[in-house]
Amino acid sequence: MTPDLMEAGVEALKHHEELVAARQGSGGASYGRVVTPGEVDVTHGAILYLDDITVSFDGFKALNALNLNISAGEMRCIIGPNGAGKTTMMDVITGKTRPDVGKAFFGSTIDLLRLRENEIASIGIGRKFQKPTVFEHLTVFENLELALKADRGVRSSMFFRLTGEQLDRIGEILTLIHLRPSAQRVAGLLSHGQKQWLEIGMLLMQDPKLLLLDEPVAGMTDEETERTAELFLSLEGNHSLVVVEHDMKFIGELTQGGKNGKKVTVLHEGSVLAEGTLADVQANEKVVEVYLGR
Ligand SMILES: Nc1ncnc2c1ncn2[C@@H]1O[C@H](COP(=O)(O)OP(=O)(O)OP(=O)(O)O)[C@@H](O)[C@H]1O
Repeated sequence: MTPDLMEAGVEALKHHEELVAARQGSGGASYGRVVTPGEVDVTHGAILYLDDITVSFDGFKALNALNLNISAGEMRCIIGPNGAGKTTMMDVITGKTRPDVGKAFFGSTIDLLRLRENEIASIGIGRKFQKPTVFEHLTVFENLELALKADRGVRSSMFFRLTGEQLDRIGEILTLIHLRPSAQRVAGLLSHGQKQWLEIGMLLMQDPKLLLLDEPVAGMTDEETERTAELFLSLEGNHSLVVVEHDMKFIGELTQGGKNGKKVTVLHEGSVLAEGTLADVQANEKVVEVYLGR
């Protein structure tokens, strides 16, 4: 989460609530029911539904009739060659880029194409960009505290009552991201991998239902990469994760070698080229030709 998104979160949420209220008041049918922050309807099993999404840049189709379904609690790895459309797909989900055509739903009721970028961040979709964006001059603890305070306006009446719980939550996140011993360290002094974990921790403070992670282990040491895999595996189930990565060893760790039925999606030229277990896609000749064999 970037600082500007965090700061704009409260304002965006207010706007979103007004939007929902206005639509209900006018009998609008855009939402099937009241959508409260952090709540997403996954009764049909899907947390994310992209249907026939096309994005063109000057006639070039960065996404070409892309379909993608992610189940609640699922960890989905997305691979594909440079220019396949992975970043553009994340941009569509987070409202940064609008598709020419297609549908994008968060759960079964929230039409992402009707929401602004800040609103999407507020309703439970967290995005981690490749480069860490932590507050370098603040301590690890203060960074997490700040991420929590982005929520303060929303629950201002509850804030002080919940301070003890919030402190516990910060403690839990510190343990989860392996930074408890570094809580009072200035973030600028952390290693690259630790900064990535801190940013993931900041996202987790907002308890997102869906986490989009763009090349999270790029530049990490082997040990940091393994610990990141452990972290993601511990989040699976409570959160849905979409992980874009080129590091096949890491994908192997996340999918436990493809032996547990977890799906990997291969994007190529803006569409899904193949989808299946890691073993399936590694054995797919088309995938080997355009990506893995290179
Ligand atoms: N704003 C833009 N204007 C024009 N073309 C763009 C724009 N954004 C992306 N593209 C093009 O769309 C295609 C898909 O780009 P995208 O960044 O989504 O791919 P990617 O799979 O994320 O690649 P990488 O693995 O290199 O990050 C590329 O050919 C890229 O040059």
